[in-house]
Amino acid sequence: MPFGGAALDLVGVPLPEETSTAAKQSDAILLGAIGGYKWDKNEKHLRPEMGLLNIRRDLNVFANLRPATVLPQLVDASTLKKEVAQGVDMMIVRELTGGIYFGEPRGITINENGEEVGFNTEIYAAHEIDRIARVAFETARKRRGKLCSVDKANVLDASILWRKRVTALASEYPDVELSHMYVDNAAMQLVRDPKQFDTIVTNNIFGDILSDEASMITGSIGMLPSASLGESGPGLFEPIHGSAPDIAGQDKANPLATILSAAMLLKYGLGEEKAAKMIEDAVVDALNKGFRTGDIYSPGNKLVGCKEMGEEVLKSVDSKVPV
Ligand SMILES: NC(=O)C1=CN([C@@H]2O[C@H](COP(=O)(O)OP(=O)(O)OC[C@H]3O[C@@H](n4cnc5c(N)ncnc54)[C@H](O)[C@@H]3O)[C@@H](O)[C@H]2O)C=CC1
Ligand SMILES: CC(C)CC(=O)C(=O)O
Ligand SMILES: [Mg+2]
Repeated sequence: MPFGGAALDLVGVPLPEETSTAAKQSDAILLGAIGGYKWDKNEKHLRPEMGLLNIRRDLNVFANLRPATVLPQLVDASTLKKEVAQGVDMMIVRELTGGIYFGEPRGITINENGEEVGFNTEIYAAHEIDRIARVAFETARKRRGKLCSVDKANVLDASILWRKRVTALASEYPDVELSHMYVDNAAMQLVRDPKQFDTIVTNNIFGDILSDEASMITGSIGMLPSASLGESGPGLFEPIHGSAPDIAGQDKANPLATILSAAMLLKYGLGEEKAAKMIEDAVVDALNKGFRTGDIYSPGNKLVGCKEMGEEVLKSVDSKVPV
């Protein structure tokens, strides 16, 4: 279904009614990254990004799971030293439908001195914090039992409430070890010693930023998939990266984040764990054979474009499908 810039060009809005209806009627949604220079100067409501925020809000997919794992094949592609990067395996649980990206009031106005001022509102209701914290505790429980809540409670009121609610819920999860960290320190700790993290829970904007940072530990933003889930209804599955307009049309983009998002769709959206594993294994196969797009290339491997990488993964999936 048309969405983002493609939809703007086709019908003049980033999230057409038919796309919204089809999404709501689906079992799960695979979403291609949106955005690009062409629409950057559009009015706010006519930007591809508004379509993205609106579809997330309409589907109420408040929990965005962003796994960041350093595959052994890609240790050399990490921006960090080998000994720091290898073995990193974390899950960032980002709140996705609240906070400063959605908070009202917002806008650009003229103040009493006649000067333009831009403003946004970081706002979280207790129930929004509780529901994302529960997802994070449950996630940590299924992983290594460690949850780090990232906020800015030394400065922001919304973060003070965030920390209070997360702390209060901890008694319901005695098997999960909860810690708290300020976001500035978290940004630093991620590149100092990423293996200290198992599950991270944080708000919309901090999760957006920290997950892009974490992607470089794994080698590239072109590697990281995500799942956006609500309490009911279809989930939304998309790479964490944007539309990479700087390399558009050059057959350079790494397709693996999107392919791995399809694997997350099968696992979290449809409960098809075997099929999901098949796709994940096919990605590993392609990497084991030495295929690398430019963003994850290291000497000794075979440099391929987006198309060839996709074809290699597909070949491997085909070889695994029982006849
Ligand atoms: N979920 C979405 O659809 C998102 C959309 N955007 C939109 O995308 C557009 C571009 O935003 P940027 O800030 O440049 O972020 P971006 O994630 O598109 O690109 C950042 C950098 O990473 C590289 N990159 C991204 N994906 C890659 C891939 N698969 N393989 C290799 N390299 C890759 C790009 O070439 C660029 O140098 C904007 O319009 C932005 O609003 C940004 C983030 C998320
Ligand atoms: C429009 C933005 C909120 C998209 C983004 O950067 C993201 O979700 O990672
Ligand atoms: Mg982002």
